[in-house]
Amino acid sequence: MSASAPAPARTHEAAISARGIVRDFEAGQTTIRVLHGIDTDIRSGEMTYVVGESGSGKTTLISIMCGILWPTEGEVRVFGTDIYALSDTELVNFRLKNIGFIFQQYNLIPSIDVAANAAVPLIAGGMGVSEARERAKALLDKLNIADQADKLPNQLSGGQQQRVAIARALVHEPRLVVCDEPTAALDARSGRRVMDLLREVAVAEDRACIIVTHDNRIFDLADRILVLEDGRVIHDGADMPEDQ
Ligand SMILES: Nc1ncnc2c1ncn2[C@@H]1O[C@H](COP(=O)(O)OP(=O)(O)OP(=O)(O)O)[C@@H](O)[C@H]1O
Repeated sequence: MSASAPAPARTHEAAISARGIVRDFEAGQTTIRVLHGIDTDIRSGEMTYVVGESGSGKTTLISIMCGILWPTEGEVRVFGTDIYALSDTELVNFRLKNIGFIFQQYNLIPSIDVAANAAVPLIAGGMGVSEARERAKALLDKLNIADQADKLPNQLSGGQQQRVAIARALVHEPRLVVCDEPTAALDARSGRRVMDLLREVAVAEDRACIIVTHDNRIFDLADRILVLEDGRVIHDGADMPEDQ
């Protein structure tokens, strides 16, 4: 490229493109519509928060966006793949390879040690146990808990267990990381540390991170905030709206 050639434009590819997302749940004889035709893109290179009052549909929306809950209507493309057009097996494999999940409950396996817990996605993807453990330990080291690698989860503090859950979500280097209330159980300092780590590992030009949160201590760390109300997006911007 010559010195005068223009630099390539920095584009934010849509990590997730959601179109016309409707979700109904059956409740006895009636049907409740929880999402009312949501159209939104989640961009690569950004940390996107989904916020809103309890019951507004946040968990339902991110579950649909990451291939664990079928929409009643609509289409979801994750890095260009129409995920609900895949077969069940293809979708499981797509999730395993491309998506890491962090939930408020750490869901660690109590009977295996920390390194094995963090290595689960690699082993599930076919990697040999010893190589998977080594890779998991490298990430545990980055998270400052390598010295806990041989312990069982219940020998760790809540914040340490959370870091193991983060290691497990990131160990296979998924392009998309989806977190539901990742800091709710943590004190302010640990919560910000978790967010720093997520940004370091999960946000890059070809990666994206979505976080559902009520935690206003971390709102300033978002690149973009979607506010849901009664199953509709009522705000989409870099900051929280003034009235929230
Ligand atoms: N499996 C289900 N069956 C019936 N109704 C459901 C089901 N899952 C969710 N809902 C309803 O859908 C609505 C949205 O729920 P959702 O969990 O997505 O909200 P949320 O914004 O994540 O809430 P919170 O902040 O309390 O976690 C709620 O009214 C909830 O009761």
